[in-house]
Amino acid sequence: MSESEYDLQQLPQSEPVAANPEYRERRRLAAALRRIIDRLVRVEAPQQKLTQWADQAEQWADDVASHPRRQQQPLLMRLWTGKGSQQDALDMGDHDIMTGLSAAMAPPLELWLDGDVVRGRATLGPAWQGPPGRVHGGVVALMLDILMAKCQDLVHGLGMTGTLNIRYQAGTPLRKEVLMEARIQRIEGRKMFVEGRFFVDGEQTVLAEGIWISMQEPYRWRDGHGPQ
Ligand SMILES: CCCCCCCCCCCC(=O)SCCNC(=O)CCNC(=O)[C@H](O)C(C)(C)COP(=O)(O)OP(=O)(O)OC[C@H]1O[C@@H](n2cnc3c(N)ncnc32)[C@H](O)[C@@H]1OP(=O)(O)O
Repeated sequence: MSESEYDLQQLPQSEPVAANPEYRERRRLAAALRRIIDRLVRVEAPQQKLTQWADQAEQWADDVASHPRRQQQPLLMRLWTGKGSQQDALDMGDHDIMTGLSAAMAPPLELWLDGDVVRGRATLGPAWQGPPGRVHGGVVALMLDILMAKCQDLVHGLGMTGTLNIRYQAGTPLRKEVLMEARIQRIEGRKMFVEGRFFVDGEQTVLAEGIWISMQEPYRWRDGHGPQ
C-alpha cells in the first residue's frame, strides 16, 4: 500500500498506523489524559486542589471546544474506496474507543494477528471497575467485540456485530494483564461465527461466541488463511 492510498479493507483492523508529527502530539496528549482519568478515581487531594483542577479543566475544555471537528464522512469514503491518506487512516484508527492511541478513554487495548488467531492484551485501571477489583462486564463485552471483529482481517468481507453471547466464567481483575484470543469457527455466506476468550494468570475468565454479518459480499477466507 503506498503512502497516499490507504484502503479500509486492506488496513489491519484496530492496529496503530505509524504516527505523523500531528499524531505524535495527539498520542502524547491522550497518554497524559489517560493518567489523569486513572489517578482521579478517589484521589486524595485537598478541596482547594480539586477547585484548582476543575477551574483549569473548564478553561481547557472551553479552549478545545472553540476548535472545529474534522468531518468523518469524507475520510471514510476515501478509505472505503482505497484512496485514503496516512492522515485519513490516523484520523479513523487513532480514535478507536478501545485501541486508539489518540483516544484518551482507550486503555489502550493492543491487538495483533498470529496466524489464524487474533491475539490481544490490556491492563485496565480502576476507572473501568464493575464489581470491586474487577473489570465491568460491559467493558469486557466491548473489548470482546473489538477483539473478535478483528477476525475480519482473515477474510474478504466487512460487517458489523449481529450477536454476541458471553459467559463470564470468573472475574477479570483490574491492574493485571489480560490476554485475549479469538478464532473464526466457521463461515456461512454473509455470517462469520467467532469465538473469543480472555485469560488472566493462565486462567480463562471469559468465553464468548459471536456472529458478524458482512455488509455486502459473503465472507470468504483470504489466501493463506483458513482450512488448507
Ligand atoms: C464505511 C465504513 C464502515 C466500516 C464498518 C466498521 C464497523 C465497525 C463496527 C464496530 C462494532 C460495532 O459496534 S457493531 C454495532 C452493533 N451492531 C449493530 O448495530 C448491528 C445492528 N443490526 C443491523 O444493522 C442489521 O441487523 C445487520 C446489518 C446486522 C443485518 O442486516 P441485513 O444486512 O439486512 O441482513 P439480513 O439480510 O437480515 O441477514 C443476513 C443473514 O444474517 C442473519 N442475521 C441478521 N441479523 C443477525 C443478527 N443480529 N445476529 C445473527 N444473525 C443475523 C440473517 O438470519 C441472515 O442469515 P441467512 O438467512 O443468510 O442464513
